[in-house]
Amino acid sequence: MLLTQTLACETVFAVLSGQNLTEALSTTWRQNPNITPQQRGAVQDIAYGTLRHLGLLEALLNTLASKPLKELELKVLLLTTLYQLQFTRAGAHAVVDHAVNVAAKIGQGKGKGLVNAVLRSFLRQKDELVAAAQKNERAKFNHPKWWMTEMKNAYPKQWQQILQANNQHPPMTLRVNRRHSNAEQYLALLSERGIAARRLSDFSIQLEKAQSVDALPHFFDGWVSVQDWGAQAAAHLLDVKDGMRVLDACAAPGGKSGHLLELADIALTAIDADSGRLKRVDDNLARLNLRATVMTADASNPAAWWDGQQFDRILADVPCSATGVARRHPDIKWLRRPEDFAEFSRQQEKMLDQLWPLVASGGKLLYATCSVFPAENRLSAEAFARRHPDARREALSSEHIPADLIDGQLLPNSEHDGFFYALFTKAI
Ligand SMILES: C[S@@+](CC[C@H](N)C(=O)[O-])C[C@H]1O[C@@H](n2cnc3c(N)ncnc32)[C@H](O)[C@@H]1O
Repeated sequence: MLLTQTLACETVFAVLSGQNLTEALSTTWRQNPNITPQQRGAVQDIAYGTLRHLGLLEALLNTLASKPLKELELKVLLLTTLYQLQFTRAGAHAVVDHAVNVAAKIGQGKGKGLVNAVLRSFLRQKDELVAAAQKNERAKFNHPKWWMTEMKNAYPKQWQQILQANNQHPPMTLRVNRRHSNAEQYLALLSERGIAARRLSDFSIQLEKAQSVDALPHFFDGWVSVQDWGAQAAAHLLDVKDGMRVLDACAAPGGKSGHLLELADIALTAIDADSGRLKRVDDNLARLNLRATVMTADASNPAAWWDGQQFDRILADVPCSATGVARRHPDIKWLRRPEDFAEFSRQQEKMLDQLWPLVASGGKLLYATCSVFPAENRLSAEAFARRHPDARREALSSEHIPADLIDGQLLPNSEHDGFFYALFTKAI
């Protein structure tokens, strides 16, 4: 337990100093190659959990400490320990003793008494303190104030549901490869292995509990892929047919490239600006036994790589704020800044404008984000339509996608993450 608590502290410290959680965890794993899978799981749980509930934990700490803590290390130690005391079954006394021992090593041990006092005081009046803290919206919903204000303005009826969904553990969803089976047949295979799951659509299954992919029948033969149901909508909406030329303009790690290739025999070009991430497209397609032309390229500069032949379909799954998948990356809630949105919109606008000439007459471009902020989604799509009179925005429909897709926006809930889609057809 000592090691896992220490590593979790280091990871959360890195995030609160500005690093994203995925990178912070990679550093932790690289520097500690000998930890067991159980220890890894425990570090992940504390790091994710602390960031998921950071608003509440900070409010508790503010009440318990008589003055704001200057040492970030000490603050992180208390936040991660409060997380364990409030949300896990770890033995309270062992957790507190360890925190006090760690405090002895921070800043010449000056905070040791404070850590001891704060944690024991929390244990004495836990329920009252949590109830009082939750009167504050930041603590109750665990999001920064500016994010909550945006959600209230954009979704006056659903904002609470969105924020609450962001604080849940994400569902694990499978996309069934229709070249091998369908949801019903694959559910039978899961059931034989004692894995509880339910059907979301003809080719989509939600597992009751997250599983290692090693446990999934025929996973390594490409029968299923792990992909959120909301993300699965992209390939269905693009409506690819045999023989089409298709561009996946922001392809890595290849979730949607694989899906497009499962749906029809297409000539797919999959590009991404990040060559490291692009390697994962190759790995994914190899597992699915599917082929594409995969290359490192900048979607906002086709002049550097395009051969001049237009595409029937383009998927522009652009870089975005990822605010629709905050429950998978709880660090996003605390690392994003309101000013980031203007930069994402500018980048997306440039990419869409540069890609549009590559669409053949009568062809389609799907603009996709995993964001719930209208600045990137609805407003960007409307601005794109105004700039391109030859682009007709299509109604979105498919029997395979979540029924709550409204005006292109999916809000996160127990079945899927938050996504936005806008489909444009080029005039003939
Ligand atoms: C949302 S992710 C794509 C996810 C992918 N479509 C999937 O389903 O697995 C966005 C991707 O855009 C890539 N990207 C960012 N800027 C780019 C650019 N200028 N040209 C091409 N790809 C870019 C990022 O490297 C990242 O992999």
